[in-house]
Amino acid sequence: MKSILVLNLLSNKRVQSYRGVREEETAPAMEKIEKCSSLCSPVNLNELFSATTNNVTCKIALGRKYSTEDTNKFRKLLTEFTKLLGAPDVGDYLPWLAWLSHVNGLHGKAKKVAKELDEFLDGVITEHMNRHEKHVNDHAGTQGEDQKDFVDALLEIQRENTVGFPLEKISIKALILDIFVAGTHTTYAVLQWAMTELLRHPKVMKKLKNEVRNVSAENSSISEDDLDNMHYLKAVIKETLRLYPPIPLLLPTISTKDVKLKGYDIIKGTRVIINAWAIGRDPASWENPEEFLPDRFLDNSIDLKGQHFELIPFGSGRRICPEILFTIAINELLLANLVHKLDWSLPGGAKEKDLDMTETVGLTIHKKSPLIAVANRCSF
Ligand code: HEM
Repeated sequence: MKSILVLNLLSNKRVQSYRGVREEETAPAMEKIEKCSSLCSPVNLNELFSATTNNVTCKIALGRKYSTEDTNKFRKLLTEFTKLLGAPDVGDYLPWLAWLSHVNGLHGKAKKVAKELDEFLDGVITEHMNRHEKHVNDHAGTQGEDQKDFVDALLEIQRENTVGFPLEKISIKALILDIFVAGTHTTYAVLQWAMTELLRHPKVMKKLKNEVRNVSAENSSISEDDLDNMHYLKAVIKETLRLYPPIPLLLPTISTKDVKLKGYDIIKGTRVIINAWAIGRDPASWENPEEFLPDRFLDNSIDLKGQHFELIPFGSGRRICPEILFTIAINELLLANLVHKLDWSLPGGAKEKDLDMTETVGLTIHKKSPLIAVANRCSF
């Protein structure tokens, strides 16, 4: 299944080809902010980040954006779904207490969300099948690679049985959902925490603004070409991922054989949970681990590719996230554009220390209260 995803949606070539989508979707986000700024009204950055990352994923996976009403409904369902994925089901640990999830409402909620997501995904698949049929009936030949989105690619695999096993409709739905759950909430969590920490640390914000403005002083917006030279921006994103790995407990794995690890015996079949959050804050690896200090990444070679075990927000080894480049590109592009021509402050004269840092619970961790900030066009 992972190889289907990687080959059809997430290959390096494909990720490059999504550059246009990333830049296209950054523009309306910036227009929205400019509008709020001209009306002197604060911006709900949660809403903006969530909508933008969702729109990018919709375009690359489903081929188009949906109406605001449909998108909002889908985003709400995804939020519920990720909350449920991270909710502890006591029966997983104490099987004799599994009945508890029937009475505490967990199963009922899961069933309702699953049904609604299923209906939405059914609609998406039917729409793609109808479009393909029309294409064939119009004798327009096969769709070009660049016209195909992820769902088209999956339906083609299903029709032509190119993976050596039948790809059932239910698997196609699971793969589409996988992309949204894996990609949207994680990506927007990084943006949300990065902006929160920048607002709490004016000196870091200033240093980042100086870098972005120096690299691209002449242009009206930042393009992906500009990002290569923004080393401090990359450090800000790494530091955000160190303190706030969007999936703090990574994904559970099960050992396939008996292993001895640092003196511990892990027997075959043990469910292993890796706490990337605690690893990122371990005083044995990090100086002042609780502090937001992007400069720590300026002269070291620690990267995010799973080779440095003190920083593994994307996991490591065979199961590492296949989409590091894609997600970093969206994060860098949006963050750089946010500080390129705009100065940010908290509404109503609130101070940095007033920011509520409470976290949500769930598979991905977000800031519980929305991040609201005021943007002012800078005067240079
Ligand atoms: C900041 C953003 C992201 C973070 C922190 C993140 C993190 C992770 C982690 C921790 C895993 C599991 C690794 C393991 O088991 O050790 C994972 C897997 C995965 N991620 Fe990401 N991810 C992000 C963005 C994305 C995006 C944007 C996509 C796709 C559009 C994506 C697609 C996937 C997929 C398909 C897998 C499953 C791989 C498998 O089946 O083994 N991720 N990700």
